[in-house]
Amino acid sequence: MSWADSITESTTRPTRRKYIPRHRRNNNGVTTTTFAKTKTIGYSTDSTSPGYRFNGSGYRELDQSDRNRDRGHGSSDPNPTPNANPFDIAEKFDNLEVITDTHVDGGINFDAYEDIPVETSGSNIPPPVQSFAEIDLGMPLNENIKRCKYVKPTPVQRHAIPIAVAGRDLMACAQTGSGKTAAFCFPIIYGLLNHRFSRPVLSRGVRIAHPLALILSPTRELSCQIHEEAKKFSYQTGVKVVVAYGGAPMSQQLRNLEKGVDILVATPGRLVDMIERSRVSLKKIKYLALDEADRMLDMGFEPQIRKIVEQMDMPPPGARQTMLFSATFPTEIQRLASDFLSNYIFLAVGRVGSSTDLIVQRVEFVQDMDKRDQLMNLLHAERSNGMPGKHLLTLVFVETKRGADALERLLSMNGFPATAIHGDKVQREREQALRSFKTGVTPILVATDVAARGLDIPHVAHVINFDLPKDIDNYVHRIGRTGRAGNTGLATAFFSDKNMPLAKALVELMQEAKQEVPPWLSQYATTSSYGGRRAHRNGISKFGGHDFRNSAQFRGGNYYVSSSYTDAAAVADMYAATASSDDFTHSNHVSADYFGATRADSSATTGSYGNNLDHGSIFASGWD
Ligand SMILES: Nc1ncnc2c1ncn2[C@@H]1O[C@H](COP(=O)(O)OP(=O)(O)OP(=O)(O)O)[C@@H](O)[C@H]1O
Repeated sequence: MSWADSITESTTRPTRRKYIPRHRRNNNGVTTTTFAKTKTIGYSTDSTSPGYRFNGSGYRELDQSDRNRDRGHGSSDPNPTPNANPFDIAEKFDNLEVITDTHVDGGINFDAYEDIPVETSGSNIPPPVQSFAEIDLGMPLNENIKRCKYVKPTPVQRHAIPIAVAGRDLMACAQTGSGKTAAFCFPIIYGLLNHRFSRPVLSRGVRIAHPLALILSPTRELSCQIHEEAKKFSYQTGVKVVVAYGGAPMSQQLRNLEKGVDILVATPGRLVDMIERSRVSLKKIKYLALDEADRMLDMGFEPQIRKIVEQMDMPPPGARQTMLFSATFPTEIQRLASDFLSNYIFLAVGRVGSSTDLIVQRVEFVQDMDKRDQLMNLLHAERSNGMPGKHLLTLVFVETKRGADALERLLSMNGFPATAIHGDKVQREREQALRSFKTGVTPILVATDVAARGLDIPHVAHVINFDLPKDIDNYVHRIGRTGRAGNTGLATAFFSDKNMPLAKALVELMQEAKQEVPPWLSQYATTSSYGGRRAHRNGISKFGGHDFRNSAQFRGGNYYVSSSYTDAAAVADMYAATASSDDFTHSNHVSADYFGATRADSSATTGSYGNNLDHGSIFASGWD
């Protein structure tokens, strides 16, 4: 019997603890207060302010018809608020207690951005910029950048935005939490301001949506997050953003599409469904962005993406602009991805697939049977060493869905309020789990790989790999849920005999991120022949950190490689200026679902290391 099976079902939940956002804490020691709901936070959200739209020679004030387009359209909310302001997040923190803590936000580490190598390759590469003003994205977008309190572009934005604004195809790789979402959203919105907005086409009584831009992401919750971000960035521009994902009623999503859509954010399965029902046409697509692009082109998923990109009515490479983004980009996937691109520029900020120095990585040797005790020890030690009133979030990754439920129960029974998210939970439960975690009601989230990629949850201070993934790239994405946007984070991994195959890749990753590698792990690495997926894919023990076109068979083309280093002082300024703003930059609407993969093998229930894996990868049979 696995430990997961040995845990009793009955659980008494401890009293709910509440998380207090930074902007509602006062700075004088630790106090507890209850706040009434406020309408707006931080800066003017005046819905009567005019807004602007590009009309060919400059920006004009939005008229009523433009504004009507902004009225709640595109929201997954079945009853969207008219003229909803995406920057108004007051409700997110309703009824929270305020626990003040002067030290909670002190973890910003500017030094981590010094000397980060940047590699660009391709022909005629537009130079990077130092500021948003240098790119001149236009008044409406600049206003929204200010509202987000983005003072300076992050390193990936400094390089990627000028490339994309110049109309070039791009394959970009940058570390987790480094601002890739804005790096592809800003150029798309900027480009759309110069186009006529899209109207649905009526055919045999049915309205067919014709989006101008398509952003694909692998999971429902990530699509929702990108949708919320894109709505903020396009606020009062007239650009309309709609989301479509599986697991939610299609009827409401279709109604939103019928009202007009410029940017469609979608998961692939739902999109294919809508195209096949002739409710969406990709004929007018000018911009295509794939977030988590390596996952989208991973084994099992590639055919779906090829179907959307190559076999529907989407314009071919060259006639559309294509941007691929991820923190990891194995060579094989780069090769596949190049089919979708035309004369593209490759950009790597930091080594491809590297983890950020902002995350302190620890690896402990723990046999499977001892993991529960070790987790308890860790959490107890954290609680007793922690500062009073410090309510930071902890994300615990496990391998199986059953293991996630069992661990949630164990933690709750032992006085650690926890919730779990995995592919066997229905949408409402997953949505509730994420909300409860984000708001700090349950500051521990036990998750399978459904939560490994892309999710931008503020205040995740610790990621614990209770079960390590089999793939080093997954490890990079998992630990990347902490240490985001200049904040530091901690990642602890429990390494057991089973994880031998990962040892080599793990040691290389840790060394590259200047982490302390335990001698026993180095020992394992030298005896292990297999270095994890990345080394395996590349056929070399050193991580592939480059444009695959620079390999021997591609050399001699008309592209070149240049390297530069980011201006650490500029980046430090940026984060200093935005240090207190991240409550404005996150989506409140994160709901959970995961593509069919997570349910494909859900009938197996063999415990922590059984078959009920939840990694939505090669076992996938379908998409959301
Ligand atoms: N220029 C900026 N200034 C300040 N904060 C920024 C800036 N750009 C992005 N951010 C913030 O940084 C955080 C991380 O951004 P984002 O989620 O886009 O990262 P990512 O690179 O896509 O991460 P992942 O690889 O995990 O998907 C977000 O909270 C975002 O609002």
